[in-house]
Amino acid sequence: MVLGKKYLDGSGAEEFKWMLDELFLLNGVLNIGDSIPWLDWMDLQGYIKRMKKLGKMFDRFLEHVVEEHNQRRLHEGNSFVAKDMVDVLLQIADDPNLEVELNRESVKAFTQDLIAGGTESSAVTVEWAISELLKKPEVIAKATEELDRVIGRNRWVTEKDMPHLPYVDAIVKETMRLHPVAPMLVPRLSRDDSTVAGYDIPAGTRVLVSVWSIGRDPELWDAPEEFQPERFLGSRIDVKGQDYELLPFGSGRRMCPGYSLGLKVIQVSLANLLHGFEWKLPRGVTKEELNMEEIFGLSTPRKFPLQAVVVPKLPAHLYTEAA
Ligand code: HEM
Repeated sequence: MVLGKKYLDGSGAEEFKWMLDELFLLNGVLNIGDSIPWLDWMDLQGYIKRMKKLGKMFDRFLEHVVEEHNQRRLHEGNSFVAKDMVDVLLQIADDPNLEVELNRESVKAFTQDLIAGGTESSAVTVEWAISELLKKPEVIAKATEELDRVIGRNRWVTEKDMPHLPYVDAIVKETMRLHPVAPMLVPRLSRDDSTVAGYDIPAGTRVLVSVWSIGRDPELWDAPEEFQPERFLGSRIDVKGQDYELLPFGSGRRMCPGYSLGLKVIQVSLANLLHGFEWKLPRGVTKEELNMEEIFGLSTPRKFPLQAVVVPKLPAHLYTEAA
């Protein structure tokens, strides 16, 4: 959707995955020099050096992307039709009457935002969902019952089916409660002096909202550490930024602009992974042994990638058609 084609295969894809992981990690770390400015020049943790290296790598990739897109526009002249987000951004950048100018750097920055926001987030959430389910076979059984009843075993799940799959929807919400992709949201700066829950917050304070802690707060949730999708069945709580107990996409003006797309991608991918395959842990690993440690950065992926065994359970032709 963003770039219009697959830019990276093989080792390039590995490197790109590394770049995204590094981007998320470095965006979430606490850099000592930010809090104690006179120590900044020493770059004690080495984060600034890593960020500069990463910035150069991303820029090389994005320059290549923008260049290719510009070439197509030049080549196709008046018959050019925008096919992807980079095309659209470059077209907008051409407009001389924009209130806020969009230059090449901004196009590259937006593109990086869209790639980062649109890939890691959904993948991390689906990986956590499957991890939680592998620890709770009874939840997989309930989801399977719902999918068999509503979809049947002769087709894949589509976006239109989602309103009829409340249990799968509850699994997604429960996963986002325990494993919000952005545990501290994006930092805010308070505009005015204010008081929140008895704490004075002067104007200009950098404010972090820990949705990770809110999602596990025993005052808000019964058995907060337990993975229980049932808590969302018949509940009014949603992920759209209105219910402050559950804010996986943030809230307000800077809420995730991709939430509707991201939510659909997660719901439909998870539903199909559960519908199309039986899921098991590798031989010799018990559900109690499955490691659930997370890396705490701008996002919270699994510390150790999930390893699982899948067995297809739908008619064989559906898999070849899907491919
Ligand atoms: C699937 C799951 C996704 C999750 C859980 C997620 C989560 C978030 C969160 C928590 C924020 C910060 C909101 C705040 O601080 O209030 C955010 C911002 C953002 N997201 Fe997402 N996101 C997802 C998908 C996407 C997709 C698909 C895109 C784009 C295609 C996207 C693009 C962005 C952008 C550009 C921002 C920055 C917005 C700003 O600062 O104004 N996200 N996202």
